[in-house]
Amino acid sequence: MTTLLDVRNVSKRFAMGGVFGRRSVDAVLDASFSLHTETPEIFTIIGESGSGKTTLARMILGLEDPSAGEILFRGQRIDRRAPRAERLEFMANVQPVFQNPFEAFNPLKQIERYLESTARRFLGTGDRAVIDRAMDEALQKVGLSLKEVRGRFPHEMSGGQLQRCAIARALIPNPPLLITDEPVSMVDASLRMSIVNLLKTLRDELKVSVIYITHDLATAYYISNRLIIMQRGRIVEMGDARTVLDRPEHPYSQLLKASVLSTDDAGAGKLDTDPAMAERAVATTGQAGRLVERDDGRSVRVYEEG
Ligand SMILES: Nc1ncnc2c1ncn2[C@@H]1O[C@H](COP(=O)(O)OP(=O)(O)OP(=O)(O)O)[C@@H](O)[C@H]1O
Repeated sequence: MTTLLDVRNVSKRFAMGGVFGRRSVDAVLDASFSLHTETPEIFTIIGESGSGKTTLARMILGLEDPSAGEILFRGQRIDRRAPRAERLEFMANVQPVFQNPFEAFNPLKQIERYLESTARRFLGTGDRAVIDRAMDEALQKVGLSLKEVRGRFPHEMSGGQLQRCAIARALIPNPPLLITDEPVSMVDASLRMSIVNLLKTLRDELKVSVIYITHDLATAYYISNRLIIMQRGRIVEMGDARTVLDRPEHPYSQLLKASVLSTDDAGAGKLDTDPAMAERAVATTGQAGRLVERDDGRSVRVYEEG
């Protein structure tokens, strides 16, 4: 199998504070996983706020350098300081979709201007007809068309439609990999599933791999092939999404699953998570341990012989 993306023992430490009282934050600690070209998949990164998801994504996008380890895309090290042509080629292959489509688009600029500048940049042409065709094709892939979008400003669209436009923009260079950071959390609940289903279609029909960053276990369960669960910078559990989420093994994964509010529990007034479970999860925070592979293919971080 050919490796599309190889994250090898990657860590990121941020220095904080001034000359006095210098502190550091280990946003990501020794993360490793890989995606393969032949098996496009939705690979999910789950974790609570501050667990290091966005930092990991930013390193994969080449926006942040790892403090240790390396990330390879198609065997080439991702390098922020690579020559411009190399950077552009990488950027065409690994495209981001951010959380808030209303922030991604300037309210005073027509949406098609964004699509147009992306097309000009990555297709290397100023030919109107070619650009229009590329924009329309990308919009069709997300269930829209250039006719529907032409002349419209961001506020004239719903959050769901605008997120579709952001995804269309990302698809213009035909990337094999999309990095989507909480792509549905700012979209109205009623429109969320249509975006989630769109990611599925991109995987199944266009063979695009998607790194899906979320703290929503329900959508993760629904669309992911594999996932990693991160706790304070460390991967604590990794494997097939259903295997892990049906029976999470790490205390933090168990706590995440138990914290999902079910209507049955809410109806019965049971809104607290089991304090013993929360205590077990807290006890593992910040501990190194080691990842151990289980018979069912998942890896779990253990702290004693496991
Ligand atoms: N540029 C930075 N400088 C200093 N610390 C940072 C920086 N970026 C992230 N951090 C810290 O690294 C840790 C991980 O942050 P990160 O944003 O990656 O987490 P996250 O899981 O994506 O959280 P969220 O879901 O809230 O976006 C946090 O403690 C954060 O404060």
